[in-house]
Amino acid sequence: MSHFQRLEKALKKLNVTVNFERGIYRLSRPDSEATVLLPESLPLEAKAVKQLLDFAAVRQPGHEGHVCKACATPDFHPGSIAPVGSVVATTPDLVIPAAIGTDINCGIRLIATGMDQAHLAPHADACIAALRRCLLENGRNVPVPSKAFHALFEHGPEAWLAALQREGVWAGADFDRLYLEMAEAIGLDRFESAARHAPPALMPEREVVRDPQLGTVGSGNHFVELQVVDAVLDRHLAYRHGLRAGMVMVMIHSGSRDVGFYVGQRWMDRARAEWPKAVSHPESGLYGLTGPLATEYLQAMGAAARYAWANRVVLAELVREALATTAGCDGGRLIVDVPHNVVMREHGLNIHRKGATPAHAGELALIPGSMGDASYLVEGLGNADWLWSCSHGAGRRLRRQAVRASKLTDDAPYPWHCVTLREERRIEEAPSAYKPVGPVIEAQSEAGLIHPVVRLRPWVTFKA
Ligand SMILES: Nc1nc2c(ncn2[C@@H]2O[C@H](COP(=O)(O)O)[C@@H](O)[C@H]2O)c(=O)[nH]1
Ligand SMILES: [Mn+2]
Ligand SMILES: [Mn+2]
Repeated sequence: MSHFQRLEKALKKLNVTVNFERGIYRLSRPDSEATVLLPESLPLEAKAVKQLLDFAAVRQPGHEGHVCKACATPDFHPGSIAPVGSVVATTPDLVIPAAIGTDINCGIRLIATGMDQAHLAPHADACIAALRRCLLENGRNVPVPSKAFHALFEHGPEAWLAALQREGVWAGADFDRLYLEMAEAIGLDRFESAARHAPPALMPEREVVRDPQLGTVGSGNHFVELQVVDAVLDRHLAYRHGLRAGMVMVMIHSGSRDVGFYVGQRWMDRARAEWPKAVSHPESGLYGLTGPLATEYLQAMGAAARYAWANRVVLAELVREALATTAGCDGGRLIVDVPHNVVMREHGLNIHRKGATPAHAGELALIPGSMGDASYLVEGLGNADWLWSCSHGAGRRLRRQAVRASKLTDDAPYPWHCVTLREERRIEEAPSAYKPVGPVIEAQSEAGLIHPVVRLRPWVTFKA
């Protein structure tokens, strides 16, 4: 039996009909429909299909808000509640907290060091030791005065940076650059206008933030990676962004840590609690929010998202400091910082992305592969059929449990190298646990979602 026949059989049991043509799965169930962009060579799991169709079917009793469209990019695979690689558009009066999960504004930041690998290589050992200390061994020095913390939640990133300056934190940092870079990231902030400030009551209590995880990578799939520009795929765009073959780049993948978890979990619980008593609960266990509660959720989500941006800004500062002291690298330049777990107001809709990246026309996006595969800087083409999105990575092929059982490793003498304090990470995060990124990029280029700019090869990956 072919893979497609097996899938068709599994989906039939779920009452789902499937049609596959030219890399696109069209899926329908009596209560919902969705499309998935996925090349034939990559697996499609029935569990992920069910999760996506469950989201597409969310309705709020007595309310007109509804899902307008649900689709998925080639990194599609099952997630906890929402599938990874999914994009769900709802009318502006409906939000579904579970559709983006708890790592609000998990995202990826790319920095160009300006240095070539040949120049950095003699300093590599010192550089790796310094990065290991600050990223993995808790050797970071990131004081987080609570005044700055609350300024970030209530008034936004500029107030956060101003409070840091007032409190004398990071006296040596280049604050002008930090303001600019934060503004650049927030330029992507297409939150509904009410979501720009969060009243204190919506945010975590002081005890949750007493030992803040600001400036920490997070475990598992999150990473900080030194990469090298391996191939320039669009000369003009690469030149415009100051990139050339051989240049060392820093890719940071991290999210909103304990703050996002608090906000995401609290609002998923709240959405469930608000379900009308007289109506039986949906079998999927998925709940939306409407009216003032939806606005409050968006406010809290916006503040958690700003926390994630601040987290990636702090991580980038730590890396810059390590590169400057060990290799004399001055500054480094932000190329782009893209979110992949967030609700944004775009084209008059609430676009929920879980493990998917905005890819509007002319916007840069990032598609990492794995610690042993290429990553790509791409330009979005603004494809409305795919809700102005692209994949946020290659996507997992094997779940952690399955990888542990299969004992995949990266022990061979590869040109890339993983630095971690937990040996199990090498197995769980082995490149073969992920889909090959090549077909993921090709499928999206052919379908008109993205245009690749440069290909990056991994050099040293730090995983907590
Ligand atoms: N370049 C690297 N890419 C990696 C690594 N580990 C995972 N990945 C890719 O990133 C996305 C992130 O997925 P998320 O669902 O955890 O947000 C994943 O799909 C992989 O393709 C790595 O160490 N280096
Ligand atoms: Mn994350
Ligand atoms: Mn992520």
